[in-house]
Amino acid sequence: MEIDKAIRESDDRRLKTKYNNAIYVIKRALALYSIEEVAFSFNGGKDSTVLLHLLRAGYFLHKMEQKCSNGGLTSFPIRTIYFESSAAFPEINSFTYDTASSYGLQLDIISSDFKSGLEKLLKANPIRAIFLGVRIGDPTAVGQEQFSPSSPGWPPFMRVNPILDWSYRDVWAFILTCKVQYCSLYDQGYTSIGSIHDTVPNALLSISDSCCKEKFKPAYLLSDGRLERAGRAKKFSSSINNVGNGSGSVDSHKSSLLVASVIAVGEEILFGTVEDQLGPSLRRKIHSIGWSVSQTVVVQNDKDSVAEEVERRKSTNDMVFIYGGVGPLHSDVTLAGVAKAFGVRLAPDEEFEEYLRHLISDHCTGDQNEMALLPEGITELLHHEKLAVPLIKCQNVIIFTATNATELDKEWDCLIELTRSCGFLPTMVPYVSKHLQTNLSDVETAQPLSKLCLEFPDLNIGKILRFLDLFLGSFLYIYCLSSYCFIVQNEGCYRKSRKGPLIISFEGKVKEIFAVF
Ligand SMILES: Cc1cc2nc3c(=O)[nH]c(=O)nc-3n(C[C@H](O)[C@H](O)[C@H](O)COP(=O)(O)O)c2cc1C
Ligand SMILES: Nc1ncnc2c1ncn2[C@@H]1O[C@H](COP(=O)(O)OP(=O)(O)OP(=O)(O)O)[C@@H](O)[C@H]1O
Ligand SMILES: [Mg+2]
Repeated sequence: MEIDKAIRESDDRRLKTKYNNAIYVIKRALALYSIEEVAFSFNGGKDSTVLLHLLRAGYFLHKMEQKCSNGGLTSFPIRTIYFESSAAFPEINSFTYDTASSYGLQLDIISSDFKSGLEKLLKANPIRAIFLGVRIGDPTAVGQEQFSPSSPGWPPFMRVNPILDWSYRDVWAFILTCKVQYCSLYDQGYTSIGSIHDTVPNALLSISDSCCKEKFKPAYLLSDGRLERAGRAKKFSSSINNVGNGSGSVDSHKSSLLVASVIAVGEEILFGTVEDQLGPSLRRKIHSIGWSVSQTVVVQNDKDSVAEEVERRKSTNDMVFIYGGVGPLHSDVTLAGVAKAFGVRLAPDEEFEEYLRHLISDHCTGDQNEMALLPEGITELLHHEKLAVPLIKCQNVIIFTATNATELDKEWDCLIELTRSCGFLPTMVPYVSKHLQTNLSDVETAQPLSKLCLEFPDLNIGKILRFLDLFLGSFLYIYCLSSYCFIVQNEGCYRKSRKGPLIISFEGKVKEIFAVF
């Protein structure tokens, strides 16, 4: 069979591994289900085109193993279903029909939506498993395995995803190595194809030519496969601009307050055996861009502890910053904890692996593959030329890989620079502070301070957040709620010693309040 031969003759070891794994899944599925019980969901897209050829090869190899093949593949008896839509590109339709006739596919054309179409199909046929060209990174792949039962509310069948772990690059390596036909749209800059209403060529493949019509390079030249959906209109607002807890995006907060919390992972910090250099510096940095830090916690190197803390913080904060516990050691559980907090699994990220390969180079032991596992479907890599490894952002959680203050400075500066172009960490109105020094006692100070709050009728004392005995003395934060917008006033009083003067510091964002001092 020509596909099998092309792969065996290729010297692309990665492609061989991917191919062998996919063929293994197909053969197991064909051993589990009879040929009448399986179907192939084909739509002319690149992923389902790859799957078509894998299925033909897998079916042939399965037959060979059963010793009932005459040595060639004359027919392909797997029922093929195509959900046709009036919004499909004509090129997709014609490629689907032409391919079906070239390979003798029994094409069932379904005109209703996926769910009711499948309900009807399954009522009329004994289908128990459907092959799909879903890949990790597709929005619909989240939570799926190579064998995944259909979701609740859908008719019961097994979704079989033989190319789930294939990357964009793997798909094109297969198509080009095996020299199989693909839909012509992929030569016109389309990299992932939905409907005519939501798909345009990928701007990253644009060849600027001021005088003529815009031209595009072919899809296989897209260097960063993670951007394959850049030509697809987003159904949800971009996660890049969406920090926070679902209660609102940065935009809705812009005029008000953004709150972050900091999580440090590491027993050495928790037990005080190592001084935490990063925490105080990070909190100062967050504060310096006008954000408020609501909480800072230290957790042990334990996946569940990290997950619990991240889960709690991500829903009550606009952004969560986490550091420590990132690397190849058994105690490096931060990414696993973040994945668990979001209810997703860790999946290999080819691009991150590439960075690690450059970084580790000769010292490669295979561990870099473990390190390249990132939370599936929610991870964005934030690249900056000054960083050897990109920053990792999982929705509103940013993971720093820094191990000391200098590295953190660098990562932070890059993050702020990137923010200017992407806006995911907006710089807020900075805090303004005033300090008063008094020799009055605590008791004498308490009353005028309370009066001061009363004198501003539009301010309510929300809650006293913290009353801590720090090394400097007592520190009091008061959150005030204005009737117009939510502002923060940090009113701190501290002593350098029990005997010395009391320093009262007022901090906030509304300048008028400071006019009284
Ligand atoms: C054969 C087949 C089976 C599907 N099974 C499920 C399913 O079990 N659960 C589900 O939520 N969606 C299922 N879907 C829908 C897909 O997850 C997804 O919504 C669909 O491919 C549309 O993708 P798009 O929005 O990118 O066009 C299925 C689709 C097809 C074609
Ligand atoms: N209209 C459809 N009819 C039949 N199967 C479909 C349809 N839409 C999606 N599928 C199934 O879902 C899989 C994933 O769809 P997806 O759009 O991600 O991939 P693709 O269309 O093969 O490639 P591309 O990402 O380039 O569009 C397809 O490979 C196919 O198995
Ligand atoms: Mg598609």
